[in-house]
Amino acid sequence: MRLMEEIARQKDGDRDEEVVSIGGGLPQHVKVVIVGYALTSKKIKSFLQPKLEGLARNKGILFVAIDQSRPLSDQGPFDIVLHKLSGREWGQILEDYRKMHPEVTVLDPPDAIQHVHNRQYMLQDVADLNLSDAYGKVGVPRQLVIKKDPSSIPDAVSKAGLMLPLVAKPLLVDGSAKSHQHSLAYDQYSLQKLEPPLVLQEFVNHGGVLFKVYIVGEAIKVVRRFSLPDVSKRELSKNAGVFRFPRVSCAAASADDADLDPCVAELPPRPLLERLARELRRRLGLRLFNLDIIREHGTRDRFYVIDINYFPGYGKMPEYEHIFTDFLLSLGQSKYKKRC
Ligand SMILES: O=P(O)(O)O[C@@H]1[C@@H](OP(=O)(O)O)[C@H](OP(=O)(O)O)[C@H](O)[C@H](OP(=O)(O)O)[C@H]1OP(=O)(O)O
Ligand SMILES: Nc1ncnc2c1ncn2[C@@H]1O[C@H](COP(=O)(O)OP(=O)(O)O)[C@@H](O)[C@H]1O
Ligand SMILES: [Mg+2]
Ligand SMILES: [Mg+2]
Repeated sequence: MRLMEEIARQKDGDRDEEVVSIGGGLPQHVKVVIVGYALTSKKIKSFLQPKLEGLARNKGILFVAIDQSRPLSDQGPFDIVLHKLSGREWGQILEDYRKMHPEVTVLDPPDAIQHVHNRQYMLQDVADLNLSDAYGKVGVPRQLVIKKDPSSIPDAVSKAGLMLPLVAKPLLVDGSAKSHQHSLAYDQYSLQKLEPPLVLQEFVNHGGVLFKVYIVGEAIKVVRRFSLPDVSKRELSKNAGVFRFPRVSCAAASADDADLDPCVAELPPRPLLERLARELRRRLGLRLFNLDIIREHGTRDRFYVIDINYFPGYGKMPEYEHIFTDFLLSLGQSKYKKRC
């Protein structure tokens, strides 16, 4: 704590060549990057692990908890603000802070985050991008938004020409467990049992494996996770009803070491992901997010983005400590460059 206070005090003066003693070792000449964070206790536990904090300290990055009971401008000064908290009030506090402190990098802007918290808009940029090149094609499943009146759903579904089965997802992603409670609907009449507001999305067979594409600034990391199994035509014709399904693609369902059909397991081509990530970073205005991507079963290069998450569970991303600290440093450095 002393170290933080000392650095924060020094930040008022010229801090381009601060002398800090790290881990009790010899003083090193480093440019210290102060990262204020406002995260839930769950996120602090999964993200701010001792290994990350230790590595960060060695690279001259300090994480400082933001005290939500005090004005943000009275704290710091910060170089970077890292946040994931829900609520309009907090979003407004950050917006005001961003206006007053353009020199601080707020990761990420609240309005850009809000955009991916609504499944009606979340995938729009992927659809607009309509990415197709020699490495493959990336689209989004067809979907329909139902705001109210569940009795209107069967008609709305047939008018829109959506094919069964359908995945029903709560419209808003607000950090609650409820916003991840989805259902799989085998027949359109049972959809009346669902509670709007929701999104109905065509289920795409993908061999039971999905790819989590983590993005941290310019860096990309892909892992495999188990997902819902395919639904055959036979199964579809034999079953009716809507079935709730729990979170299938959590970390416990890592499929990286499983013995999988190579056609299903093969990661999406790197150049395709790089193009997709670059475009989405720009269009979404986000630097910290992940994409859930599936490959249509039976194809080699037909991909669908089904979900985008802001500041996901990076603690489960291999080598996240190095990737994240390098990213924070690069932000700090580009700021110094701008100043010179
Ligand atoms: O809890 P975790 O570590 O599984 O992380 C969740 C993410 O899991 P993932 O990293 O994709 O495996 C999770 O991703 P999915 O939606 O499950 O694909 C969300 O990002 C979730 O945040 P929120 O509830 O949508 O605000 C994330 O929850 P928070 O940690 O941000 O609360
Ligand atoms: N259109 C779809 N086709 C096939 N499977 C899907 C589709 N949408 C979602 N899923 C499955 O449901 C899971 C949860 O859906 P997702 O959109 O990722 O919501 P969440 O934000 O709760 O993670 C996915 O990880 C995947 O296993
Ligand atoms: Mg998901
Ligand atoms: Mg999600």
